[in-house]
Amino acid sequence: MSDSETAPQSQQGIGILGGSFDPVHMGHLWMAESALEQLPIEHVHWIPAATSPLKPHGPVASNEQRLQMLRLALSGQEGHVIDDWELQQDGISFTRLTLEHLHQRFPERPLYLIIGADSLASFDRWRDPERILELCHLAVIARGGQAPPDYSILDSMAAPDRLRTIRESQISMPQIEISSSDLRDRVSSGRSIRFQVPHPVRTLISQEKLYQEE
Ligand SMILES: Nc1ncnc2c1ncn2[C@@H]1O[C@H](COP(=O)(O)OP(=O)(O)OP(=O)(O)O)[C@@H](O)[C@H]1O
Ligand SMILES: O=C(O)c1ccc[n+]([C@@H]2O[C@H](COP(=O)([O-])O)[C@@H](O)[C@H]2O)c1
Repeated sequence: MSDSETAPQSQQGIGILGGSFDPVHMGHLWMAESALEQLPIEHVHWIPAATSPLKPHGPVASNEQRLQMLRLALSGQEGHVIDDWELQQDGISFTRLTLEHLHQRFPERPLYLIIGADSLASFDRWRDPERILELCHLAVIARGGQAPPDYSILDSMAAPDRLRTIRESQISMPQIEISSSDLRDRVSSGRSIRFQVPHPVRTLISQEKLYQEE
């Protein structure tokens, strides 16, 4: 059973934070908490991808290790739910399929897809972006070290009123320049990742000797 099956039911919105989480870091945690605070949602569903479509080489850590890091980061934190649906499907994780699944499961509840500015910048390369915009509200977060969100990429994909709502749904948060790829580099070159990931996640990375090879 996925952790999300224990989530209470209501008509409130559901936030969706998909990612490789290889590893989960403080940037992810701040974005999910900011979304919970600013969007009309009851939970954030954290959905680790089996293989993200634009990262076909796949994650470095195993599915079980990435799930375990999420559990260590989120254990006991109200409002944050881990949903392993994409891991159970395996293969390439297309967000449209995940949203169709959540829409079937929670037909009355608005879905809010939470993404960073770098994900918005690649949105025209996602599969079925127009359908994604029909299935959910998009909520974008600026990202440290990246250009500010450029919504013009969506111009041909949805009606102007829909695009206006997406711009207005931008989540504000102090920009955090942490990325999983930089953390993997840091581990492989013996530098510190302290305070950039939750302490138990850092312990697991060290115990399992994760990310030590380039
Ligand atoms: N520091 C951050 N600030 C804002 N958004 C972020 C941040 N880190 C990740 N995100 C967003 O979280 C989502 C999942 O990110 P992902 O798990 O791929 O982590 P990542 O740090 O981008 O990984 P990598 O460096 O390996 O590409 C994406 O939409 C990404 O834009
Ligand atoms: O559906 C797509 O085509 C698609 C393309 C790129 C990324 N995504 C999703 O966006 C989330 C973040 O992806 P990434 O590559 O930054 O780890 C993750 O849930 C991916 O499955 C989805």
